[in-house]
Amino acid sequence: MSAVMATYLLHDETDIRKKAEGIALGLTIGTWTDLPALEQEQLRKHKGEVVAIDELGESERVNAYFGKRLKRAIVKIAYPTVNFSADLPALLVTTFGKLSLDGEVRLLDLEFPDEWKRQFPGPRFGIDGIRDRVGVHNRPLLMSIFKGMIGRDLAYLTSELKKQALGGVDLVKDDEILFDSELLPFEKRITEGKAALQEVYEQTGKRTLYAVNLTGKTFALKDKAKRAAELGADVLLFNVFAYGLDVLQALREDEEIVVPIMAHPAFSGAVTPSEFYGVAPSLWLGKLLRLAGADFVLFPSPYGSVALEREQALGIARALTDDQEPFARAFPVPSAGIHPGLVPLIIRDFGLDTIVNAGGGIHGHPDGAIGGGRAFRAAIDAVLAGRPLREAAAENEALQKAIDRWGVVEVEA
Ligand SMILES: CSCCC(=O)C(=O)COP(=O)(O)O
Ligand SMILES: [Mg+2]
Repeated sequence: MSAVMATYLLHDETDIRKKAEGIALGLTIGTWTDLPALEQEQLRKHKGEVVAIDELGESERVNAYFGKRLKRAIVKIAYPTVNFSADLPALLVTTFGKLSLDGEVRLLDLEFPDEWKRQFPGPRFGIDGIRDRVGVHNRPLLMSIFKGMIGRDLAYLTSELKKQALGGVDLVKDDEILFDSELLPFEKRITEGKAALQEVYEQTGKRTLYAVNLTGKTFALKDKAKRAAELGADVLLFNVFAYGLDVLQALREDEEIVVPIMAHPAFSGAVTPSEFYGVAPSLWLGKLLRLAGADFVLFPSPYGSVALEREQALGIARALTDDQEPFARAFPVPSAGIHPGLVPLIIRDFGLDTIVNAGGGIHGHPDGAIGGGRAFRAAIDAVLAGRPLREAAAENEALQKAIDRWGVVEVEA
């Protein structure tokens, strides 16, 4: 029988097996033991099954009403795929719809049968396709985030874009809080942004891509994205969790929108952080975003201002790049609070197939965005050459200034 396997962490004061059986039946056929044998036979292939229960003992957590310590367990339940259509809303409602409201239960993972998974697109470009587009194959990519654009005009945007590109970054992305305005209309950001980047290319020979924020009402997104594709947009930034995973998938699957999609984690903090509730980051920001078709995924790094635990951040990156999956690999982009002194840690933890991404760490450089980009590129080169950043900084003024400003975290070779 083809089934999706869901893994949950349960905290409950009652019998965990009883609770698990209640979930498996409640989210599939409702009742079982009371059914006549004939009906049991007819419904057997639809019945959810508790496949494993791993009791973890009592938690520190106490029931709010009765003051009793809660039991903890990891529970695996198999849901027959015959019960739901092959789309993400149906998957989520089956495995964690009403259940997400039913006490202290956290969805840790979903495992899919191969033939079911193959009904999803995965990234159109993935790491290899993006590397081809930027023409960089031998190092982590460097991305800069536009900061301070609200209230500015196109002349300011293009001049800031050029500075970031002159610093040597591979990509520049809109900040996720930049929406269309009279001063900065979507289409003009694409066309004038492209022209500015073309000028830098002619001057330096370095290509930089621009990820424009695709925003607006859900049902207008596809037309807007098609227009972006016609205008030659390099990348679409997308606040996927404000819209829904299925909207991302719809954009990915449209053959008139052949543009890489960069998923931003805005709003995912409403779902992932609790130890007791919500969805594990490796599933929410990793496996499901890749399944739905994101080419890049931003997520909080373990080091910065809005940090995720290291193991959780690594779990997201593994889910995006695991080569056992039948999908292209998506680029992990650990973000927030990144500065050049963290590059050794980023490369140690995430390897070469990652994107070093910074806003304040680029624009806050004493020499501005040009200095910021140069400092990051020098830091990446130093790590790849096996050199400590402090040593490389002695020959690179931009890196030295960055280290003086933010410090450095060297790691063992
Ligand atoms: C929490 S991951 C997204 C990071 C982000 O959107 C951002 O603007 C980071 O900016 P920073 O100045 O911290 O590099
Ligand atoms: Mg941002």
